[in-house]
Amino acid sequence: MSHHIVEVGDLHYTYPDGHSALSGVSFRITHGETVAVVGANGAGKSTLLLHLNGCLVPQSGTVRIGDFPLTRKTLQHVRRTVGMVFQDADDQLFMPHVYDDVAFGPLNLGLPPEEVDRRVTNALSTVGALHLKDRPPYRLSGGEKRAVAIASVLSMSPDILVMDEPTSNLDPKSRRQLIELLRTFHHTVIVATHDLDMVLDLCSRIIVLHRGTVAADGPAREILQNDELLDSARLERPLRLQGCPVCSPRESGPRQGFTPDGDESP
Ligand SMILES: Nc1ncnc2c1ncn2[C@@H]1O[C@H](COP(=O)(O)OP(=O)(O)OP(=O)(O)O)[C@@H](O)[C@H]1O
Repeated sequence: MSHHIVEVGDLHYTYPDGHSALSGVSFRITHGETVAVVGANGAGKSTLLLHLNGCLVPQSGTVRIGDFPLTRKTLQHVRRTVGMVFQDADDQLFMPHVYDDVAFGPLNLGLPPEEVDRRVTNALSTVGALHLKDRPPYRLSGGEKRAVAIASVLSMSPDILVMDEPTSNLDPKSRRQLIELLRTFHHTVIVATHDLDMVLDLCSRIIVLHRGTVAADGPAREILQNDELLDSARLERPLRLQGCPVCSPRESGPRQGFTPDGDESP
């Protein structure tokens, strides 16, 4: 499944005002991995994620999505492969009604109306937001907007799901539902987050960004117990690894999904 590989090589990015946000980031994510990108505020997580679906194009270095290097020419293909949930749901929702926002992508793919309707209904049901379908997105609460933004990506059936702070603004039940949903997604998932308890639940691997560089890249459990590393990246152990007597017994562990090929994911 090389077409689901995400490969970033020596990626640099400097914003137009001269601020350097990424200074030589490299990693390779294979099909079916669930990877967290963590780091302090301003570490470069969003800037990195914006490169993964071509919202930003490399100034220096490479981004490869499956068989294609990301260039202006391959943008359309990359955006069809990578579904991106933005940090701010308002960046994603622009239609007069929720239904139209979730239908927008499938309609653009040229799918027949019945298939579009099926996808919209499925995606909204999956995030528990079907009851919002006739509401204007700008009148929704922050959590409702986020659920709809996620549905608008799921309706495209992406092979690679990239999410920037997916649990922010979600109430505990919606957060739990999202984690359960992501555990059943059998392709590649990349999440940038400060929610390290979610990481512990969901991700087998963590990439730690620090001031635009990769400070660590390895198994989630190892990284989440490395206090020195966490401290240097301004992070803290998730509550469940702090010896919390209330939450420790509920510990479950990262997603153990199966790829469509039947291989167990790492
Ligand atoms: N449009 C911009 N113009 C100039 N600098 C920017 C811009 N967007 C981000 N930056 C800077 O780039 C750096 C990386 O920002 P980025 O948003 O990628 O960090 P982050 O890790 O996602 O942070 P957070 O956890 O706060 O969301 C920061 O120092 C930020 O100030």
